[in-house]
Amino acid sequence: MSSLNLVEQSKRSAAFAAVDKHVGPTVRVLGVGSGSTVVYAAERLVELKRLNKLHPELLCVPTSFQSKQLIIDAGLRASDLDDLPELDPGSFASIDVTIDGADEVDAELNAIKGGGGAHLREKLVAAASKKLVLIADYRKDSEVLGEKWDKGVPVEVSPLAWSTIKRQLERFVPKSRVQGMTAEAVAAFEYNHPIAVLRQAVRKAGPVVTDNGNFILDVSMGKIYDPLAVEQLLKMVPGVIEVGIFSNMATEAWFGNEDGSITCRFPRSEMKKQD
Ligand SMILES: O=C[C@H](O)[C@H](O)[C@H](O)COP(=O)(O)O
Repeated sequence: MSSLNLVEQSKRSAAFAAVDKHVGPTVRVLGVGSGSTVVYAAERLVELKRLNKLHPELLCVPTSFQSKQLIIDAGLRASDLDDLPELDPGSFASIDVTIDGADEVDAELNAIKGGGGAHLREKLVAAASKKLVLIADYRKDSEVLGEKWDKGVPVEVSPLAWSTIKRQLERFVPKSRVQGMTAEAVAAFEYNHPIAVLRQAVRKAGPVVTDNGNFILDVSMGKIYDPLAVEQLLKMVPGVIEVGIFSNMATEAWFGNEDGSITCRFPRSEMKKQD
């Protein structure tokens, strides 16, 4: 019997299934996400490499310091986002597929990411990928963002003015105070008064400093009914570098379930189109 607990086992099953489906000998460039679930994806890549089932010149694009170490420890080749050519002429994409974790995933596969502070590079890599495949355990499978993840939306901000940005995020966003806010945006999230908390480091006094030298504000706003509107709203605040809402980016999500089974989900609207 496995020594892993249920949650870890479900992360591992989801990661293995997603890697097996998406990373074969024809995949030349792979985006490697960050976090504890991606560790299992790296474990599977090591196994596939041993079995000669990977492209002989596979390039892996890291999304954080941690992710780069995973790639190196797996004996794979790390590459920079800027070193990659376009995959197909005229296409924006330079990465075949990216496999990444998530803090919460809704019915449309919009996601909250950045629980580990890596969302800036993760979003850059996701935006350069043909496919973004999310892997997660059952605790992160939601109908609406904010239903299960209660630590707020991670927002990477410039340390130059973090407290001003914090006040703006708390005051700018409140529905009643935003002039010209559309009815759709007013209905985009639950709380009237979001709260932004500067993320503190553990075993070091002071704030978390990201791989990019910035701070993180975790912005709690309850349930997020319109992720795209909220993402855009937060991003408008000067000094906000990246928002941990990934709207309309993921193409597929794999969840390990409590009973040991695995669920693969696609955006609900895509499923309806195929009906
Ligand atoms: O910043 C961290 C990343 O967005 C992670 O992918 C996300 O927090 C999920 O991490 P974990 O797999 O550890 O739950």
